[in-house]
Order: sequence, then structure tokens, then C-alpha cells
Amino acid sequence: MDSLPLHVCHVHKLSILLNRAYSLVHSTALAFLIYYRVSFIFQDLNTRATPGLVPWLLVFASELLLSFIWLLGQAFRWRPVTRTVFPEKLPEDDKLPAIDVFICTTDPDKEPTVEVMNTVLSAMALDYPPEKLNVYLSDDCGSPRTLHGMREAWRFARYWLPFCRRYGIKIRGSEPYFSALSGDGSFGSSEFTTERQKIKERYEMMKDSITKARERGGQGHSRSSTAGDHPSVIEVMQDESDGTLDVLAADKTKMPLLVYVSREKRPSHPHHFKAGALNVLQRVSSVISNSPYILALDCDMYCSDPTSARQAMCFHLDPNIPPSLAFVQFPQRFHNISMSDVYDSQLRTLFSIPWQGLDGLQGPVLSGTGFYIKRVSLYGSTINIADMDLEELKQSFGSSNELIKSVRRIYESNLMDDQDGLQKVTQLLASCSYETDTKWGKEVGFLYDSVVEDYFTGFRLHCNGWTSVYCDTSRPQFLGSGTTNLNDVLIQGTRWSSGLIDVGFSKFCPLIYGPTRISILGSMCYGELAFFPLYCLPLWCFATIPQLCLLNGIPLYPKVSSSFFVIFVFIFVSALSKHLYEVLLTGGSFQTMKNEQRIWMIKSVTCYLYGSLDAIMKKMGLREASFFPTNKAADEEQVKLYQMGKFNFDASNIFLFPMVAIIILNMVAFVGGLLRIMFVGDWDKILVQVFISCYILIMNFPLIEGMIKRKDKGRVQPSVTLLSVIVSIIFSFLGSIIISIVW
Ligand SMILES: O=c1ccn([C@@H]2O[C@H](COP(=O)(O)OP(=O)(O)O[C@H]3O[C@H](CO)[C@@H](O)[C@H](O)[C@H]3O)[C@@H](O)[C@H]2O)c(=O)[nH]1
Ligand SMILES: [Mn+2]
Repeated sequence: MDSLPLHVCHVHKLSILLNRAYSLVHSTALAFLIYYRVSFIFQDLNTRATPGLVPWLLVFASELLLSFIWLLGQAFRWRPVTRTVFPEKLPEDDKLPAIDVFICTTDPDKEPTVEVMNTVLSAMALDYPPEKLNVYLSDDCGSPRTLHGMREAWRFARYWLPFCRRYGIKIRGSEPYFSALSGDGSFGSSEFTTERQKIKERYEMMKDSITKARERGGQGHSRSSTAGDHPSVIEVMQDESDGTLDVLAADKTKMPLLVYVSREKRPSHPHHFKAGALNVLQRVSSVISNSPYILALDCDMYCSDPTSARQAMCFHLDPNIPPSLAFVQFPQRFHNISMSDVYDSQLRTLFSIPWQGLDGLQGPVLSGTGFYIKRVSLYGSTINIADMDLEELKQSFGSSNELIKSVRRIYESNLMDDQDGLQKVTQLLASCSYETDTKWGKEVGFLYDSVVEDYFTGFRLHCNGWTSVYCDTSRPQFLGSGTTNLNDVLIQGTRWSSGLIDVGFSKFCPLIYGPTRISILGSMCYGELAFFPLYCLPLWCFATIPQLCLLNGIPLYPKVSSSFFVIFVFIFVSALSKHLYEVLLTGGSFQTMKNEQRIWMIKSVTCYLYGSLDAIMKKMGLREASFFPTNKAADEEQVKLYQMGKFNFDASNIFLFPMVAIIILNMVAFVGGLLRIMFVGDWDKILVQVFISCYILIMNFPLIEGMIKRKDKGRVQPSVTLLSVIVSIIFSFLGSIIISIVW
């Protein structure tokens, strides 16, 4: 036992072999496809035998772009690994390093306070020495409701934490614990049952108090009045000596530190969303606890299992892992995923194959939440703390002497005893002008230039020589609220696409900035993520151009009798089979694959497009960066639809129009194609195009149902359908005229 290391890494040899073989075969087929297209263009230029060179070029360009993104994606499959940890081998508790937990919240309406407090409580209840655990909550709204919730949570924690420890409770989120049907802990004993009942009552009291505060809150406490303009508030939670603590808590179990931080926000200062909030937490915590490791959590991501801290330490403290390890990333998992999961809300496509693949290269992408990061890795690469004098350090970190001291790691927190001193220092660090003319957000801390601050910060860390590891255990460590409503899914997708394209088309483009700093394969992975929003171009093209040409009798694909026809069939079948194989390998079903294909098509023609446009407009100075937080407050009707596996088309028109218009165009093209086959008879020339329409219609059948069959609130509104019909008719006519005249 003693000879075991803290962790082992398993290289998946069979997957490596299969993946590489598949990449080889599939890319050979793609090469044939390119040969076919290129030779046709030259032949066409010479003879001008057929009309339709422009649609041909468009389809070819789309095929090239698809192939390019596919090629980048192969890097994820090059060397997948998984890891096992042995926390029982960790040193004694007194030798473990301290951890600061950062939780961010921003909108008490979209992020219900009870849920946020559940996350806070679960972090406090992590299985780790409490004196080495410090929990900070950033409230970007500066809402009195959240502050009140924190005080209530602190009070409840006095009972909850000893209870969890005493009975070895495995589910550390209070809400899921009390709503779980099966008992957890040493159930059966009557002492336990009584305690459980008492704690449950206390929990209900806490919830009640929070709900009442919300109802009382009214105007002055709503988000809009405080969100963008408020002073900073920092409060270290403390015991009230009102003598209400009963027997259970009387054992005075040590509590982790709990700090509420609401940074100053003014309309005149950009606040840089979550990255800005995290940087304030980093500074404030530097002068309070200054722990060497940080766990970052979104407000809805509670620690479902208490063991993650020790698991992460199995990597950070492993002598076999070089000190360049910056962070240990856990997957994002969600507690509200239904069996059918029509929107791929579980993000299987990210947190399975790609992250395992990256783990075999330089390590997974920083994924926003659920990661344990080394504080020093956020100090910036060009900053050499040991060699720089005070002035130089101030240029990077800002004017606070206390902060500089803590950065130099000579800081021993004494401020805690001097409340006034602590307030003064932390107020300065949380003020909105503190970062002016410093390197915060450019080099130090979480980086600002993209709304996917996690991806961008992680990429720069990797480029600066840091590495990461992926820790995916069978019991989910962190559980959040997945987006389970079409509108939310697409808004989130738009933000992600915009942030990714921002990075893709900047001087930090992974394909240019990456290869000299990390491996080519690593850069390809980052590149795939940066450029996948560009799927919007080929998917828009495949959803319209072949159809338009079909209506005008212009073939774009080889005849059925041609040997190149086989190539196209092969590529299609091979891509789908590989997808199916990966879905099955990671615990999904045929249905999962269908859902993923469909939502990929839907996202491509909507949020990938809008996100890319948003990024381009930002670059041209036409738009400002924005971050609409996702909704975590469950709406019963919406949840019901999602649970039943039904789409909720009660979404913004800007998302619905393109989807519906495309479906109508494809219906028309399909019928037109069939009529052509029957009456003109050139079926072998246009079969592929008829098939494309047919495939789009079959895959998106729920959308057709929503337009025609459904009568509930989640259907597609007839007005949307009607307008889309008009749009697609105009598109077909104009398109056909253009084709007949110009092309
Ligand atoms: O101005 C802001 C905006 C957001 N947040 C917080 O950021 C977190 C993530 O926001 P959310 O609305 O949940 O966005 P998601 O799209 O679900 O988040 C994913 O994508 C983000 C990047 O766009 C990452 O930061 C997240 O970690 C990742 O889970 C939440 O806790 C918010 O409270 C702030 O603190 N301040
Ligand atoms: Mn979220």
C-alpha cells in the first residue's frame, strides 16, 4: 500500500489505436473528395458544361471548412488518458496546504439565493481541515438579499457542518440532502433521526428567512437598482453571541472562514464580468487568508461530494508531478439532466472525449468552475516576484502595500484582529479604480479580453508553460444547474461563441500563438474550440444552397453511378459511426447521438452565427462585450417540457426564424425533388440533394411537430411559421432568379 503513488495515469492504448486508424482512413476519403471537387472545377472552367459554378464553390468551401474543423478535432483523440487518485495516501491533515474557495454570483433573481447558499454551505462542508478552508462569495449585484442570505447560511452552518461530520453525510448540498429519498449517513439510529429532523427544521428556517427577505425586499433590493452602481461591501461572517447554539453545535467544531465580498461597481468603469469578480476575490483573499490553492465555483455548482479537495491535492502534492501543474479540473456535471436531454445540456461533447484527450497532452482547458488552481500561477508570466522591486511590483499588482507583501508570500495575516485596518485595505482592493494602469486582467489574474475568461486564461497559462490535469471520478464532485430551456441554451451558446471567436481572431489565435509555446496537437485542440462557432458557415450553406439548386435542377454532387458517389456516402457514414461509437463509449445511447446532431445543427444556424457576428462587431467597435448570466431559477412548465423530452420553442424570434425558415425551405425542396424524380427522372443526379433535405427534416422532426402538431405553450407560434414561410418563399425566388441569371 505504502508503495502506491498519490495517483496513476492510464493511457488508453486501444482508443489511441482506433482513433488514429480512423483519422487516417477518414482523411484519405476527404482527400478524394477534395480531388473530386478540384478536378470538377477545372473541368468546368474549361468546358462550362454545367451551370452553377458559384453554388459549387460555396459547397466546396463549406466542405473544406468542415474538414478543417474535423482535422483540428482529431488532436483531442490523439492520446486520451484517465486518472485514478489515492487520497488515503495524503499526508496528515496538519501538513495539507490551505485552500480559498471563490464563489461568484451576480443576479439574485436569476440565481436564487437559497441555491447560492447551498453552494456556500457545501463548500464549507468539504472534507478538509476547517482551519485550512476559507470560503469567499462575490456578489456582483451588491444585493442586501445575498448578504442577508450569507448571514443566515453562516448561522445554519454551525449546525450543518458538525452534523455532516458526525454522521459522515455524503451529499453535502443541504437541499439535495433533505430532498433525497434515501437516507444518507448512519440512518436507523434514533439519535440520528432526531438530529436529522432538527437540522431539517433549521434548514427550513433558513430558507424561510431568505424567502421573506426577498418578499420584503421589493424595489430597493431588485437587481436593476444596484447591479451596476454600488459601493464595495466586505463582511467577514462572525458568531453572534446570542446563546442560541444548542447541544449539537456546542462541540464548537471549528468553522471555515466565510467572507462576503461585493466589489464596487460604477457605470463609468468596465467591470469585466466574472473575471473581474474573481480578480477582486483574489486580491481580497490575499490579505486575509492568502491560501496557496484556490477552488473556483459558479454559484450554482455545489460540492455534491465532499472529497474533491483531497482528490485535487493528490495531484498538487504528488512529487511525481512537476511543479508546473497549475490546476486540477473536474468536469461540470448537472443535477437537472433528464433522460432524453434534448439540448445536450450535460455537455457530454466537452467533458468526455475532448478533456480526456487534452489530459494526455498539456492538460484540459480551464472550465470556469470546479478547478483547484495554484495561486501563484495567476501572477503572470513576465513577473518575477523575487527579482522585482516594490515599484515594479506595484505596476503589476496595483498600489496596495499589503497586497504586494502577500504576493511576496511574506504576509502573515494579522489584519483579521484589526477590523478597521482590514476594512480599509479590502475596500481599496475591491474598488473599481484599483486596477487602472496595472496588469490585472491583461497578465495577472483571470484575463479580460474574452467573455469565456476560463478558456482564455487557461490557454495563456498553458502557453506560459503551466500544465493541468483532469480528474473525472465516477461520483460527480460538483453539480450545477444545466441550461434546460432552448432560449437559455442558445443565449449561453451565443456568449460562448462570441468569446471563443474573440480569441480565435486575435493575436492569441491558438493556431498562430500556440504552436511555438505548446505542442501542435495542443494548439489544434484550442483551435478547434476557438473556431467551432464557424460551423455556422458550412451548416447555413448545406441547409440552403443544395436545396435552392435542387429546385432549379442543378446537381452539386456526383451521380449515383459515379465512383465518387461512394466517397460521399463513406464520409457521411464514417462520421456518423464515429460519433455513435464515442457516444456509446461514454455511456450515451442512439437517442443521445440524435439529440447531439440536432442541437448541433440548431446551434450552428443560430447561436454560432450570432456569437461570431457579435465578436466581429465588437472588433469593429460596434458593440460592447456583454454577459447575460444563465437562468438558474427553475420554471415549472419549462422543466416539465424538458423532462418529457419536448422542445420549448417559446424562445426569442431571432433564434426561431432561421430554424423555421430553413425547415420550410427544406420541405419545399424535398417535395420539389421528389416531383422532379417522378416527372423528369434524373434521379441519379439529384439523389444526394434530395437526401440532404430529407435528412435535415428527419433530424429536426421535433421542430416540424412544434410548427404543425403541438398546441401547448412550447409550440412554434403560427405567426413565426407564417413569417418564415414568406421569408423562405422570397429567398427561393430571389435565389432562383440569381441562379438563372448570374450563375
Ligand atoms: O458579471 C458577472 C457575470 C457572471 N458572473 C458569475 O459567473 C458565473 C457563470 O455564469 P453563468 O450565467 O452560470 O454562465 P454559464 O454559461 O453557465 O457559465 C459557463 O461559462 C462561463 C464563461 O462564459 C464560465 O465563466 C463559467 O464558469 C461556465 O460555467 C455565475 O456564477 C455568475 O454569477 C459574475 O460573477 N459576474
Ligand atoms: Mn452556469
